[in-house]
Order: sequence, then structure tokens, then C-alpha cells
Amino acid sequence: MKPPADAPVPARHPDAPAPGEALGSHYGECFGCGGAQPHGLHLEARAGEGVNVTAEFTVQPAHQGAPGLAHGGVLSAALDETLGALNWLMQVIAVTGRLETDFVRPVPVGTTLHLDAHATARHGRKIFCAATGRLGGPEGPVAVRAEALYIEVRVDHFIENGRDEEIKAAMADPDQVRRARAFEVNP
Ligand SMILES: CCCCCCCC/C=C\CCCCCCCC(=O)SCCNC(=O)CCNC(=O)[C@H](O)C(C)(C)COP(=O)(O)OP(=O)(O)OC[C@H]1O[C@@H](n2cnc3c(N)ncnc32)[C@H](O)[C@@H]1OP(=O)(O)O
Repeated sequence: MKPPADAPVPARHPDAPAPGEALGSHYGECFGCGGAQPHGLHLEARAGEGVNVTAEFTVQPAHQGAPGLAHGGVLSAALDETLGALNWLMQVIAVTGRLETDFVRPVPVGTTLHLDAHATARHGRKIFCAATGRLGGPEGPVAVRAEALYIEVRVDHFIENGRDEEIKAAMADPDQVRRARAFEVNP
């Protein structure tokens, strides 16, 4: 997943949230960041100084694979959600095309995973990025890391592909619509 050598590092959008600002949830029902998912990750991301974010997620009993340990797919989801939050700093809408995860250490239930993600290159609609999850603190040992490719899409991607029920509900939510419009006028 190497970007072309001349692909620039993506720029922070002038309207990006200020460094340290909490990004909030992009959708209440999102498994990664939504408040309405009882077994979701409830991941909270904050803007960094560049095109980077930090986030935390505490592994719950509902996230187990082996006894007392986080499921690998759940850890990939945490990396995916953290990487997805980079969208906000570039003010683009992008979805995961490829996500390659290294699982370096087991992650016990009750552990807080400290995640960070940054964008490394942009080439047309392709955004290359990387993330790390550390145990116990931002300087803790690396448990998981990922390299990923996100592909920029238009808001129609969701409207055309999502189930009607949820799309209608999302469109009726003024906050969601405002956010989607902001993206559409500031591509
Ligand atoms: C009122 C309603 C409002 C709603 C508002 C909602 C706002 C929400 C805002 C923000 C959401 C943020 C959400 C964050 C959550 C975390 C992120 C996720 O989990 S996302 C879910 C998982 N991902 C998918 O479901 C993608 C499924 N895949 C697709 O839909 C398509 O494959 C898509 C869009 C990714 C690409 O399809 P193409 O037809 O548009 O484009 P092509 O031409 O195929 O690819 C473009 C370039 O990318 C490369 N590419 C595509 N996929 C690749 C891959 N897997 N590996 C390597 N390269 C790939 C291609 O080779 C091409 O490259 P070359 O331009 O030719 O150089």
C-alpha cells in the first residue's frame, strides 16, 4: 500500500477542528463512536496539531474473542474508527478501502487502548494513513497498528447504499444534514 512517491502529505483544512478539540460522533448509531450502541466502542477522538487524531477506547466484556481478551476484529474496528476521524481534519468524506492490521500484543478486557492516527499521503481520491494503539497510556507498549487506504466519496455513497429506514432517520436529524451539507460545499 505504497503511495506514489510524489503524493503530497495531506493538508489540514482551514476549517478543521482546533488541536485538542473533541470531534464528537458522526452518527449516534455508529458502532465505533455512537452513543446509541450499547456494545459499541464509544471511541472519543480529538484533533491533533496536524492531520492527526488521538482517541481512547476501553475494552468491555462484550468485546471479547478469547476469555478476557479483546477480539481482533473489534481492535481493527477501533483502528478503523480512529483513522476515519481523520476525515474531519481534511474536511473530506472518505470510506475505508483497505485496512491492514498488525496485532502485536494481546489486549485484556478493562484495558484502555490509546490510539493515534495520521494521514501520510494523498493521491487523487486516495488517502493513505496509519494508526497505532498502545496499552494503558499514550506512551504505553504498542498492541496494534495499521496502515490503511481511504477513498473519498460523495455523500451520495451513503444515501444510495444505506438502508432506507436509517437514511430517512439520518436525513431527519438536522445535525447530520448540516454536517453532510458542510462537506458537500467544502470538498
Ligand atoms: C443524509 C445522510 C447523511 C449521511 C452522512 C454520513 C456522513 C458520514 C461521514 C463520514 C463517514 C465516516 C465513516 C467512518 C467509519 C470508519 C470508516 C469505515 O468503516 S467505512 C465502511 C467500510 N468501507 C466501505 O464500506 C467501502 C466499500 N467500498 C466501496 O464502496 C468502493 O469500493 C469504494 C467507494 C471504496 C471505491 O469504489 P469507487 O468505484 O468509488 O472507486 P474505484 O475506482 O474502485 O477506486 C478508486 C481508487 O482507489 C483504489 N482502491 C479502491 N479500493 C482499493 C483497495 N481495497 N485496495 C487498494 N486500492 C483500492 C482503486 O484502485 C482506485 O485507484 P486509482 O484511482 O485507479 O489509482
